[in-house]
Amino acid sequence: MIIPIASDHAGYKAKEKVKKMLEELGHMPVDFGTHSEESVDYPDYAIQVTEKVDKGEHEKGILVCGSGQGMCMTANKYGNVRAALAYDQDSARLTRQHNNSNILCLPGRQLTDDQLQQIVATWLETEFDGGRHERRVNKIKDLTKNN
Ligand SMILES: O=C(CO)[C@H](O)[C@H](O)[C@H](O)COP(=O)(O)O
Repeated sequence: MIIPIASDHAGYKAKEKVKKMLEELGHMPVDFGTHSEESVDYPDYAIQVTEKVDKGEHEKGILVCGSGQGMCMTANKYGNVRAALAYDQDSARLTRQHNNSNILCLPGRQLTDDQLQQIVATWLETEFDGGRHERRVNKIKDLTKNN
């Protein structure tokens, strides 16, 4: 799968590691920056990945910042996006099974390499459960139409 990925300065190091992990898992990361630890503003990088997923150009994307929170808030401004902060294997699994998340937001400053690996692999390999969860996800989507 082609997977757009971006970070701010605080997520840069983790992003570089995640890119390698994606390649090892057989995916093709497309890097939208940032390309160093020089301070930047996370929304400028979040939107580049989010627009691709929102328009349906790519099924899934990954965003990394210091805490993962700012990337997540930015991405969730887009109507077709369900961005989720994952901080361990369970949160990564559940947000695919129950929320059908299509953007993974990672707290780059808070995770070890092993945790990053587990979260990314789990999020990519876990399918949406559908059923009652589909009804709930559709209710989130309806909010974008009505507000
Ligand atoms: O976590 C973040 C936003 O949710 C960012 O990555 C930054 O780390 C955070 O805002 C702190 O920014 P700083 O300029 O590196 O102090």
